[in-house]
Amino acid sequence: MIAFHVVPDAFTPAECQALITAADQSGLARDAGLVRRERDHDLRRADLVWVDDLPETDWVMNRLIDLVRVANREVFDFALDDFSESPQIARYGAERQGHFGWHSDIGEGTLASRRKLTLVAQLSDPAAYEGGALEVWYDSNIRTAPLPQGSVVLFPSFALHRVQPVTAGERHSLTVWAHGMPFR
Ligand SMILES: O=C(O)CCC(=O)C(=O)O
Ligand SMILES: [Fe+2]
Repeated sequence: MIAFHVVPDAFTPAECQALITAADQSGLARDAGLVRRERDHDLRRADLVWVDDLPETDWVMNRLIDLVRVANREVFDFALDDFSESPQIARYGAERQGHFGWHSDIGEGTLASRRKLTLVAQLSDPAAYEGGALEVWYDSNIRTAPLPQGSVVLFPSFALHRVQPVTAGERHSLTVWAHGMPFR
């Protein structure tokens, strides 16, 4: 089924904090605004770290696989094959109004065309930032992801979604995609 599915408390606050610290201290963050060799900052302003580049994060992928497996069995029933891309940790900072405009996660590339299910975890305590709401629009309603630290939302990767500008503090999120044969 096509849905916007919430899993509260998918990660503990301590796990979220550990991931934020690991990403921030890795020195690996790069600017996410890269679109067609230009940095399209109107679409996205965020810093990105690939979880696969961080040490000792096997537990993260195992947790994400479990979350996707259960949600897909109970809700979506999509034909999923694998996780072809590393999960990513994004940081949206108020210093440049970090945001991500309306977009679908399905694109033309060999990986992006196989994205079917998107999972986003709220890594930050909502007290750490203002703005930064994740909104998902796949039918006539726009739904907002719950804010609690460690909560997770899953939605079809074709659904339009955006992250509102962060106006104070910083918001971290963890995103992973499950892949399969392109929709047909
Ligand atoms: O950070 C978020 O809440 C959403 C991230 C996202 O949409 C993406 O990476 O494609
Ligand atoms: Fe997205």
